[in-house]
Amino acid sequence: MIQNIRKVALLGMGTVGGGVYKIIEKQKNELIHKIGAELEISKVLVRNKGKYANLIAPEKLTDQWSDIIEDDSIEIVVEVMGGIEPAATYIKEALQKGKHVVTANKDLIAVQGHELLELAKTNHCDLLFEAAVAGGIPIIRPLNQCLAGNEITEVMGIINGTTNFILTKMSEEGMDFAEALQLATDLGYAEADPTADIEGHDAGRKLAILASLAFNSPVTFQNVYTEGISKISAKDIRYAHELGCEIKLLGIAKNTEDGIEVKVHPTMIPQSHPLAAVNDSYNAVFIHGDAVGDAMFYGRGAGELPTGSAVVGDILDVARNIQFHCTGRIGSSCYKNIPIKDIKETKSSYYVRMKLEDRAGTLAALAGVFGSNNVSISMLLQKTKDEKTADVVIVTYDVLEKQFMDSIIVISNMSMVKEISSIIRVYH
Ligand SMILES: NC(=O)C1=CN([C@@H]2O[C@H](COP(=O)(O)OP(=O)(O)OC[C@H]3O[C@@H](n4cnc5c(N)ncnc54)[C@H](OP(=O)(O)O)[C@@H]3O)[C@@H](O)[C@H]2O)C=CC1
Ligand SMILES: N[C@@H](CC=O)C(=O)O
Ligand code: NA
Repeated sequence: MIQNIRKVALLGMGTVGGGVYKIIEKQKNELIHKIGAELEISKVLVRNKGKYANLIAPEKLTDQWSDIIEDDSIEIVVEVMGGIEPAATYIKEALQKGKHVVTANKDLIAVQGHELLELAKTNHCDLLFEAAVAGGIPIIRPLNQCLAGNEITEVMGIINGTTNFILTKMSEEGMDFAEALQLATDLGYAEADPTADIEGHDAGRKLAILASLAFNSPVTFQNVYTEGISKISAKDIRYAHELGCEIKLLGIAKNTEDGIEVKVHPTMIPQSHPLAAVNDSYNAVFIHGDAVGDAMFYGRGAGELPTGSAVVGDILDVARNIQFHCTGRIGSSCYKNIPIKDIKETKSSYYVRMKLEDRAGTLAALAGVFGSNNVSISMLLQKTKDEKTADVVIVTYDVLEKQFMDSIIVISNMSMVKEISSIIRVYH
């Protein structure tokens, strides 16, 4: 007779919820050996029950939160609905009633994570969110546990599968942006509103979570500079290849002696760098710690089963903690309060593509403006476009954002400059 049955409520049965359901069903006979108990999904909360009638037994399916919060036999609530509300309210009520929570909701954790973790600890509950960052890749547990003995100074990588998929299709197959986005959406990678992916906001939320855990200091989504990929053109991808680079949407967090830098933006990466080969929905996260040195985590950052894998891993962790009476061990690890640097105070190398009047003195005038702002040019490419104008690409050495942008303001007002077509930071 099975003595231990851990009852789970699943909030949401979409891409991720469906993956969780499939994995638990498939692992049914293994779980008793893995966690010393049986796992039962006893309730599934959705908005539109009709949509799931042929997927979930009617007695499990509900559109009423009260069916879950008032059921004391349910010990673990798995939130995979998305959005801030009602997810935040449901999670708080669950924790206050002593129910443990697993979530994939980076929108919520990126703005209320510290408060929710403190609430979980007060109620001796687990609040786990491995799936919230980099999907199926274990990165939260390594930061919270495996690498806790390190002073981590940098976390950077590709942490959005949708945009990585789009850039890969554009770069390798010449696919246009809209077609690649539609494909990513059909594959279940994109957020409910794909603008979050495209404009870098999803990666920004994940980077805020990573930076908070890595540097033990609160970083919220509002602190992160975000720039998306909607302005990246096929021409930029072509010029990047000529420069021996790939264009990727990178999240970069650094703990420097004068504060934390957190920024998400399209980046030109040398094709020799491991991140240049991270394609499709794959993610990769680099960590630098004083003891471990460089470590890289790689895997699928989005999708039904890869994300479901991370959620189920958390559920099994909670089930073990319940079994061995050690829940609520890990609250918020943000015991510092490090200042966040403004993007203007950060340094980068810049690729800038301009359309110029093709006449004598133009390049000298440009070089003069950069020189007067101490912006040193490392490379210049000129592609004649027609008899009057030319495409000119300039790559700078590392320089303060403020110095570079001051130059761009002057250049954009010069008569021989017809257009500043794109600016992309370059990672060395
Ligand atoms: N897709 C991915 O690859 C990844 C997603 N995530 C995160 O996982 C979460 C879920 O994403 P995903 O599965 O793609 O989203 P989907 O849109 O595919 O699914 C959302 C599910 O939640 C249900 N739902 C939404 N709002 C409510 C509500 N107010 N009450 C009850 N049910 C509700 C929906 O029900 P109905 O259909 O009836 O409206 C649907 O079943 C999000 O936080 C997302 O950011 C994290 C990592 C990867
Ligand atoms: N939309 C997200 C889903 C996983 O977090 C992404 O594309 O990475
Ligand atoms: Na993860």
